[in-house]
Amino acid sequence: MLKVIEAWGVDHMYGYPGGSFNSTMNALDIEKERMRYIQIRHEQVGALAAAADAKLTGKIGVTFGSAGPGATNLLTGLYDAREDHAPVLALIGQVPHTNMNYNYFQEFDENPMFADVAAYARLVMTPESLPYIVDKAIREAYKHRGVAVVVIPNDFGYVQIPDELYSSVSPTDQKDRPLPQPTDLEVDAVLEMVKAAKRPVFHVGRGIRDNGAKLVELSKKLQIPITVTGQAKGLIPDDYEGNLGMLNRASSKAADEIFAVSDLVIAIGADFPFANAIYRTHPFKFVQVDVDEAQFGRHHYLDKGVWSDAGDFVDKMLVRSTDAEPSSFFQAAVADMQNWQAYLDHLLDRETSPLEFEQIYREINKIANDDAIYSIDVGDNIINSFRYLKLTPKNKWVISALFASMGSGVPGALAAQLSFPDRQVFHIAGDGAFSMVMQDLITEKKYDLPIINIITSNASLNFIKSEQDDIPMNHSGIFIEDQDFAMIARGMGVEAVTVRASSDLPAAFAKALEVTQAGRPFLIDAKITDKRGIPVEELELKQQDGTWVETVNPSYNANRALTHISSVQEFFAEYDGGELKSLPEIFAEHNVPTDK
Ligand SMILES: CC(=O)OP(=O)(O)O
Repeated sequence: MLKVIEAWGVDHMYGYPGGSFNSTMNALDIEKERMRYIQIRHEQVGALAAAADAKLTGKIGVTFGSAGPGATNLLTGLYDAREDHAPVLALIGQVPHTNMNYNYFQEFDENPMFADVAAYARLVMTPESLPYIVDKAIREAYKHRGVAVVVIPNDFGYVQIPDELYSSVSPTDQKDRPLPQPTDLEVDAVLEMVKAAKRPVFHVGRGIRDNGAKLVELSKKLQIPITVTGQAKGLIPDDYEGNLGMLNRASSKAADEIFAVSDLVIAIGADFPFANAIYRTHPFKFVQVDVDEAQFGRHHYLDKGVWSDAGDFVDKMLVRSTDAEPSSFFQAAVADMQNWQAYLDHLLDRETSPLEFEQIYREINKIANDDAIYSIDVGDNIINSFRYLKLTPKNKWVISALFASMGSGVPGALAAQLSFPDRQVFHIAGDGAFSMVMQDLITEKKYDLPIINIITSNASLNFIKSEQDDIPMNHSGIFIEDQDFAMIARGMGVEAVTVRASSDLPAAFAKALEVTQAGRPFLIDAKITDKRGIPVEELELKQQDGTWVETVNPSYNANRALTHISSVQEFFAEYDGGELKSLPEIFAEHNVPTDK
């Protein structure tokens, strides 16, 4: 079985031993020169790390757990893999087959539990079939870009079977999966819709893969601004003027505003989890380009569906289109983004004591190598990283995007550093998320993984606090005890500092560089305030008497006893955004026609 897994190019797997997995532990010891066993301290971390391996490399990640709790602990990570379409193989221990179905210690019928999360889940019935079943499981995980589970009765791992390498080579292994192609007719129809539109916008997902440069060319050629889903962050260079960034809560002001006034949205390879809330409330025409024919119509009713690979669609659009006239709408979108970027830069440039979160990003951007990898845990750090991390297609980053599992940051960083040992790895997590997996800081130490861990610690589940503010309701259950994470790290043998003011950051990051360049992990416990970043999703744009009017969502005021916000200018000022301009102002400056 291990030789089959090795033949698929896997060189490490994550897990924690248990009695029912000892035969495979024995095999791992025999194979230790070729297969590195990474001893994590909780199976959830192993499963999340395997998922992160797959997200970062495109290759299958492998994890294991023993029978009973070892198996159930894997589930969160396996769901994370399924939701983010990451191929993962989970090996599950089972009691010896002679004890199965007797309610033996730690025994339970494991397959039903995995039936939902796994595209393929099998109990091995004979020792001889084990290599084949594992090979088949890997094929199924790749085919479905999901989870495959193989349950192995412990005694089978001690049986001698013929010592012949199970052949993993098949005609499909070296080929890319054929992808659906757009037709000339489909592309011409989309180009007609673009011509008829006044305010077209691209919404692009990770389906664009490495075709970001081509999309930039198309955006310039057709004068269409680009908005992206979270997972496409970095695939289009952040410094392209027409890249407005993300929609919704994690968004830039420009992306939310421009999307809100669009009359044609062309979604390309975009699996947008908030579509039902965000898309459906806007009355635009909608083109969806997707490789998955089952996704059409999920986001919005379709004016045009194009079953196609994203890159091939962009290629054909480039070939069959002519240059559009310079567009005042496009220029206004660019100006809106520049105004937003200037606001972010202004916040980055301040010095703060007590520390606020922006200055941490300023320091990261300063010391990060241009091919650094980021593992970002769930919470405010996702919004802040999307807004403040400067990324290019050379960088890599990993999050628990759709399952949004708190505690994915440490496992993501382990995966990043193990899969890319020569690259700089940052791990950014809130205190709530980190404390769910912090035992595995010791795994960074055990394997000398030089990860820069940054814990943004404010004794608050701040992402949820903002949600409670917006509902509105009293704060409930969101304040957590402050902890001395630097001391905890030192207790695990990881060097660490605590930072309380922005003036402490340069020295802390210099120390982080010194320690990690010497091959050891480092932790910065950054005690930040519970300040909220500007919630631009509270802005609303409406057509009124032939012009655009921008207001703040009335429910924004509901939880405020004293400071009622009555205008967008007051709203901007509340977040130190005195220089921010409303979209109607920017439209006026660029003479954007206001008619529908
Ligand atoms: C989930 C959550 O609220 O995390 P954070 O405090 O890091 O925003």
